[in-house]
Amino acid sequence: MNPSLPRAVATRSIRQLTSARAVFRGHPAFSIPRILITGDKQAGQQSHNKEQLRNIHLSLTHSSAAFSTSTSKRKAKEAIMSSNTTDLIESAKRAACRQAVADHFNSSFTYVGIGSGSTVAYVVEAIAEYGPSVTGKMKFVPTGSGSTALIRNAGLSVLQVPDLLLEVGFDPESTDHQPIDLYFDGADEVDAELNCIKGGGACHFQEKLVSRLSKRFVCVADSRKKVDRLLTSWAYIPVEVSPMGAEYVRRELLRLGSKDPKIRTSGPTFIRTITDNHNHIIDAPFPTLLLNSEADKQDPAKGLWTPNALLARIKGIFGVLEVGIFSGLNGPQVAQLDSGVEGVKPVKAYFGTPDGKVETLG
Ligand SMILES: O=C[C@H](O)[C@H](O)[C@H](O)COP(=O)(O)O
Repeated sequence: MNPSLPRAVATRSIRQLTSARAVFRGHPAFSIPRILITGDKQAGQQSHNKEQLRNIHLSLTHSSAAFSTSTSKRKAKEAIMSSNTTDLIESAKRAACRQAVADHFNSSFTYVGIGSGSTVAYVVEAIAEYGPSVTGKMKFVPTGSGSTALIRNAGLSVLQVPDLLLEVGFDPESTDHQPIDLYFDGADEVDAELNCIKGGGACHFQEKLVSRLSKRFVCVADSRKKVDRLLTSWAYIPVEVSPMGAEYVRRELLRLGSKDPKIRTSGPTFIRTITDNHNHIIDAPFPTLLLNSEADKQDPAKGLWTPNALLARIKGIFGVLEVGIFSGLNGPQVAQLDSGVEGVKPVKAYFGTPDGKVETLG
C-alpha cells in the first residue's frame, strides 16, 4: 500500500486506478510531459514537480539500458509510464482537493456532504488533518457505501441522509431546505457553465440527493475532466434504472438517439452492476451536448441537446430513477428563489493539473 495516498486509493492497484477509472471509463490518461521523452529544458523549468519528473526521466533511462531488446524494453517503459501517469493524476487530484478544502471548509460547519469516487478521498484526507477539535463536532453525510467507508476510515462521524432529515426535523414554515453546509464531490466531466456528468461510479442518485440538501456544492477533479461542452471526452450519460425496467429504458434511449446504450456490467463474468439503491445503470452515449445558454441551437432530431433538456427528457422515461447530468441551478440560486426546485450544480470547480497547479471555474 502506498502510504502517501488515502487508504481508499492506496489499497487499489495501479492497474485498477488507470484501467478501471481512466481507461475503462473512457478518459484519456494525462500525456506524459515532453521532458520525460525529450529532456525539454523549458518544460522542466516550468514544472512544479521538476524533481519528480527528473526521477521519472532517470527511471526511463535506466530501464532502457537494462532491457535493450524491443519487447521487454517497450513493456518496461509502458509499465513505468503507466505508473508515473498514475502518480501525476493522483497529485493533480490531491492538489485540487487541498485547495478546495482550504478555500471552503470552515470550522463552524455542522454538516458536510462527502461525495463518491477516487478524487474526493483527498478532500477527506485534508479535512481529517484539521483534527478532532474541529471535526469532532461535525457530521459527514455520505453518498453511498464507498463514501461511508471513506468517512469512517478517516475517523469522522457518518450521518446518512434519512438520519440527517430526522435530526433537523420538519418545520413547514422553514425556508431553509439545505441543512448541509457544504458538499464536496468529484465529477466525470464539467463544462464551461459548471454543468457536470456524474455517475461513473454509479452513485449519482445519492449524490443528487445530498447536493439538493446542500447550501453549496464544490466540485474537485483533475484537469482531464474540464471541457467546453459535456460528452467531449467522456462517452456516455449514466442513467440509474429499475432492474425490471432496464430493457424498456434502453429501448427508449435508443429512440431518443442514444447510440448503443448499454446496461453496465462489472467483473470478469459481466454481472450487471447493482447500485447502492439495488438498481441497474445504463450508460447512454449521445453526441457532444450544447451549453444551456445555447438553447436556440437545440435540435433533438439532429442530436443537439442542452444538458437541461436531455436531463428532463431522460428523467421522464418510465423506469428511470436518476440521470447523471447535474445542471440547472446551484444551491445559492435555489435558496434565493425559496422554492422546491432542484439545485445540484456546483458553485465552483477545482481542477488539478499534472504540474501541480490548480485551475478554478466559477
Ligand atoms: O458515481 C460516481 C461519482 O459521480 C464520482 O464523483 C465521479 O464518477 C468521479 O469519480 P472520480 O473522482 O473517481 O473520477
